[in-house]
Amino acid sequence: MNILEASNLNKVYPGKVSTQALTDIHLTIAEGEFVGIMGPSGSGKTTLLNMVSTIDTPSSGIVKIGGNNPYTMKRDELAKFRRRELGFVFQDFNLLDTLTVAENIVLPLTLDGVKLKEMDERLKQIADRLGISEILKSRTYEISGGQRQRTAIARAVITHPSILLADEPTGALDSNSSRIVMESLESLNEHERTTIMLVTHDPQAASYCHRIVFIKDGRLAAEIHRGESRQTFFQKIIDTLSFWGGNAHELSSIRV
Ligand SMILES: Nc1ncnc2c1ncn2[C@@H]1O[C@H](COP(=O)(O)OP(=O)(O)OP(=O)(O)O)[C@@H](O)[C@H]1O
Repeated sequence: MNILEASNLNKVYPGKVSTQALTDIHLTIAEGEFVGIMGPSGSGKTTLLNMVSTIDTPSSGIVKIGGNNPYTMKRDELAKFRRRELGFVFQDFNLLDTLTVAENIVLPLTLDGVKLKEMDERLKQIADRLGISEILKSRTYEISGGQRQRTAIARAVITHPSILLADEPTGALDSNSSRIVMESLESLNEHERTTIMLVTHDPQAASYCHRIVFIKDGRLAAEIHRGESRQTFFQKIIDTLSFWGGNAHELSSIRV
């Protein structure tokens, strides 16, 4: 089953000089897939993520998540849909400093009126999976960047969303913390079948994905799939990215 279906997606930012940020994007993500989006600065990655996350509206085209078109929903319905079906992770964690790690993680469940016992069960399960059980009582300023990001990931998935949307989740982390965060996402994908869409500049982080879609000038330009070895995939990502520094015609010679 496809969790995400985006078809004929176009986005034009109006202005004195209008910008065509996305052109005729077709992208599907199946249930349980872990998909990376890469491309040069300004290529349209965030715009695409914003269309999928319903933060911004496409100029034309259709986005369906779990078969539902969020752009036809009324405001209240859309707010509920986003809270239940979409999980968000950002570069800068967005945690509340006045709350403990545990309180941050269960926050979306308190908004939905979930019973205390079920909240505790879900909290324990997700904290175990992400390796943060020992820090549940800590405040967010007492823990490391990698632990903060894992807390943010736990909060994003505790509602069991249809898709987890991650925008540069390792952008503020050192390489060791990045690795731990990516291993956590990989573990969620493998063991909980969490569907993930990850926007990243970082080839090392991207190498944890199953498939990477490259965008250039607002168009889908290439797609590569991971085989058995993450190291080989990493090299394939570097090779693909290295073409992007050259002229557009060089892209046509990428065989992936
Ligand atoms: N709100 C906006 N108004 C006008 N133009 C915009 C807006 N947001 C993005 N753009 C333009 O749309 C294009 C795509 O931008 P976008 O932020 O999606 O790229 P990106 O690939 O995410 O870049 P980066 O890697 O630097 O974050 C760029 O030309 C950008 O200048």
